[in-house]
Amino acid sequence: MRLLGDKASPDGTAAVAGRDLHLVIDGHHILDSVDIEVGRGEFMAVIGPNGAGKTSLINVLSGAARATSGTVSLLGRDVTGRPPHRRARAGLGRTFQTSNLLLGRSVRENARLAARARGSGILGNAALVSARGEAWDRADEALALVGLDRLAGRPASTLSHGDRRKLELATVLAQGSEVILLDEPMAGVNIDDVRGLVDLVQRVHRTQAKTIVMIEHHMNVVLDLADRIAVMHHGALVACGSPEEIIASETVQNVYMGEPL
Ligand SMILES: Nc1ncnc2c1ncn2[C@@H]1O[C@H](COP(=O)(O)OP(=O)(O)OP(=O)(O)O)[C@@H](O)[C@H]1O
Repeated sequence: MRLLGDKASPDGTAAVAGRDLHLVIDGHHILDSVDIEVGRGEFMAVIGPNGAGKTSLINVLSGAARATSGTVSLLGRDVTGRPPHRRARAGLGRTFQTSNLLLGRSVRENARLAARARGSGILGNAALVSARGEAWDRADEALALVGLDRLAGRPASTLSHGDRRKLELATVLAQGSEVILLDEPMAGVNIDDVRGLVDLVQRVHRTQAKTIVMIEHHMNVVLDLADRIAVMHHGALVACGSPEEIIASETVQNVYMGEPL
């Protein structure tokens, strides 16, 4: 199994990496010795059958779940013991399978709150005003990038499902995250809107120089976007390689038991 991406940075530090990750809950091995390393600027898709452990892996990488053992590093720093908000400050953003938008707040407020969440420690008044201005600029830029600037004043609750997914992406961009974990960003999106969302994620990856790790069930989406694909099964990472390698892999065919990928 190949672990290191061609796009690992010249100094050898990965954007995000998990080493020998185990997650055991009530005696169940949810993650079983997972090694994963995503190079800077790389687009990694994580696939696998329902219950394979994909979200659990993202949870451990983002800090939402604490690994039973193993380590997590982010942009060259060990963040294993750090809670999610400190990993966010260190440059890691994520979206959730179930939206965590503040539906009663406007589109703009959602982006601005996310932009300020990254925080800058203890600041004086002048620095606070300047930091707030920068955060608001980042929020406006993120909304423009995902095409929601014209809807900025509307309550998030009035957005279509596809636009809510775009706003979730904008909140992560507004945080200025270098590494973005996306948990099924196309889930529940109308088939007509999927193409636009795929194009948007691709644009974000290419123009913003982000590292993206994306859980996704739609194989056509994965093949369109991913530099590499990691395949999970029963809590283990059973294959990792280029789309061509994964499609040709007998191990992967066995995981899906003959179902078309
Ligand atoms: N907090 C928890 N307590 C107990 N079991 C859990 C917990 N979190 C996850 N699991 C179990 O771990 C396994 C992996 O779950 P996980 O959500 O990571 O899988 P997944 O690959 O993301 O699945 P899906 O594609 O259906 O979202 C499942 O059997 C799930 O029931």
